[in-house]
Amino acid sequence: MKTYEIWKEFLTEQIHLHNSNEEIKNINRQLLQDLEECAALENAGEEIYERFYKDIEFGTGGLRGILGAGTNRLNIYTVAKATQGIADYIRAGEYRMDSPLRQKKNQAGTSVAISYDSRIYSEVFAKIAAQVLTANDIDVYLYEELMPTPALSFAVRQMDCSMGIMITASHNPAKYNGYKVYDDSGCQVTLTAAEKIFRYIERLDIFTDVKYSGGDGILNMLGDETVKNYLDAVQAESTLSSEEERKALSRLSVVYTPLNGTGNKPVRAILERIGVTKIAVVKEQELPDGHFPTCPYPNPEKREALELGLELCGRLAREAAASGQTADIPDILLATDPDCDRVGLAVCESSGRGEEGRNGKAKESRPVYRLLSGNEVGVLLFDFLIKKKAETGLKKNPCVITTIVSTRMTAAIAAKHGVRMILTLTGFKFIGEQIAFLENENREAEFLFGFEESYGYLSGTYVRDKDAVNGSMLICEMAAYYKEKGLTLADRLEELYQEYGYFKNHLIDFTFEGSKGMEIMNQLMQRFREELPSRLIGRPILEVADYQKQERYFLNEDGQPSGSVCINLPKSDVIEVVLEGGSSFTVRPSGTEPKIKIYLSAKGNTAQESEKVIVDLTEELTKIVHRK
Ligand SMILES: O=P(O)(O)OC[C@H]1O[C@H](O)[C@H](O)[C@@H](O)[C@@H]1O
Repeated sequence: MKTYEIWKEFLTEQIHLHNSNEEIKNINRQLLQDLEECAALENAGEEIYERFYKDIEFGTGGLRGILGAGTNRLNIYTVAKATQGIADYIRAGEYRMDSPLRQKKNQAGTSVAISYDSRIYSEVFAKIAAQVLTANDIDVYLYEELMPTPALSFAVRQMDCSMGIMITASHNPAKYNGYKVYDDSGCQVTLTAAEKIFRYIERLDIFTDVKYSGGDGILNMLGDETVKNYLDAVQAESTLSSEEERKALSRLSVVYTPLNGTGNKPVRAILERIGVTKIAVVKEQELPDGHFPTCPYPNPEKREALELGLELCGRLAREAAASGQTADIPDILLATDPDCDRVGLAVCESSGRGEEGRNGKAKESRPVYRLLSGNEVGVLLFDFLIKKKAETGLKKNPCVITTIVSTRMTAAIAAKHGVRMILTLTGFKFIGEQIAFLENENREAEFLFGFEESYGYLSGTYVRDKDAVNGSMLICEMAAYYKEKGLTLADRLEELYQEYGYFKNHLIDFTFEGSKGMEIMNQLMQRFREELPSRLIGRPILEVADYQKQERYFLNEDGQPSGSVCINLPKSDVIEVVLEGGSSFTVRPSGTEPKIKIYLSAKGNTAQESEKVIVDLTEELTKIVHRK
């Protein structure tokens, strides 16, 4: 309650300051109003507690929180305080010690690149961050307009910056915003750096310890040239090797939605560059809008996010069929999230063009679009890149990097083609970090592909975070390549399943908001650690990996321990359970949303067999979660 009063007093003072600008005054008015409204609520005590019981924390993707007044909320003050912490961390030279790069950059001074997405207050937060940094004698490179997360990673590398900041809450709902922090390799800071930065931030007083003016830092704007360089770097990863392949792209029909985020310009630009000419954009979701009016949860993992895109596909397909222009029926739908690091995909399974399907039967006449999961797109792209880059000799000693919660099918494909596989904890930052380790050994050219199940893909080392501009380009090239062979991406996926087995994955998640939610999630993790039955879906549990203890335990069929091995990854609150037959599930609290996530994985000889395991596991695990 005390902190609440201090905030109210401070905000009131700020509103009456003579020299502050109108925009900031207005923001202060809104924050004050927010606090007053909160005090008028029936559950005021609880609301106020939620806002002030802790400082907003660093999770999987930096700071992420609900917009509003309070220390546990995202607002100009929590952003400024975080930035002051980062400035102190930089000025103490810590960023050099924590850099994953062995060959330290020889920078003349210190500098930070900043970008922001279309979210509410993103631009304001970016400017505040720039102001605090320059006040602390740190130069800033700020994009002139909103730009995707991968473009920020690119700017850090291109401008030789000490660090980077991206203002975004990625795919979270509109009420959220966030703050991703990058190291000098262009990768999101990993555990040690994140912890240290948090300590630098924690010791500051939010109102008295932040510098807003008086420093020598220079504010530089990043414009067309940097954007062009970024797009050149993306395009350098194109798989096109002949004029025919380029022509094939002009025959591909694409529907695209940037979901009111940052993707609109760069994704369209890259598709145009590689030769995609038939591209229809979902009008309602074309322009940046942080309220996401047609899509409250702009996450391409969710079907609702693709709904308008699917509607447009259906409409264009019907119009094309009716006018006899069946070549214009959309082949694929792409959807990028607000900061354009994730891309979702739906493919036309049966186009209504009246052609025969692969099995010789005539395809349905109504166009049907199928949503592919992040794992499915990941294995398709991995297989495609092997074909285009590894098998052609363009990539020597290739390596793929993926995470412990992503599909096990990657291992099967990698083994068959002699591709080295590196497994990391959840989060693309760990994939980016591995690329830096390759770079330290002058082996970054070996990096073929990195992906995670949460719709993140990257080929190329020009950035160190997932890149939906790169992903969109590769998906189009792959779709056009198979289209010329008479296959849809769904057909190609089926071929892969037939070759490697039906690996099916499914994610179930359970939301628990606020401080109480945190407690429940801790209890649930405890339950999965200590109270699992010896059998699930009628199969004995044969392995339990506790990543917090960095140990994998083996059990015999009677549930008795039969040995263990160490897990060679940093500690993490993750439990993985493997059943007889190889099906498994992994439980962890999300680091970006108030959720427990359970990743299910099954491998069967037929799609039905795997799907049954997924359905049965979903049912049993849901019961365990809901058990009182
Ligand atoms: O499961 P979470 O901790 O919420 O993280 C899910 C994903 O969130 C963001 O998109 C990160 O950039 C990813 O690297 C991460 O995998």
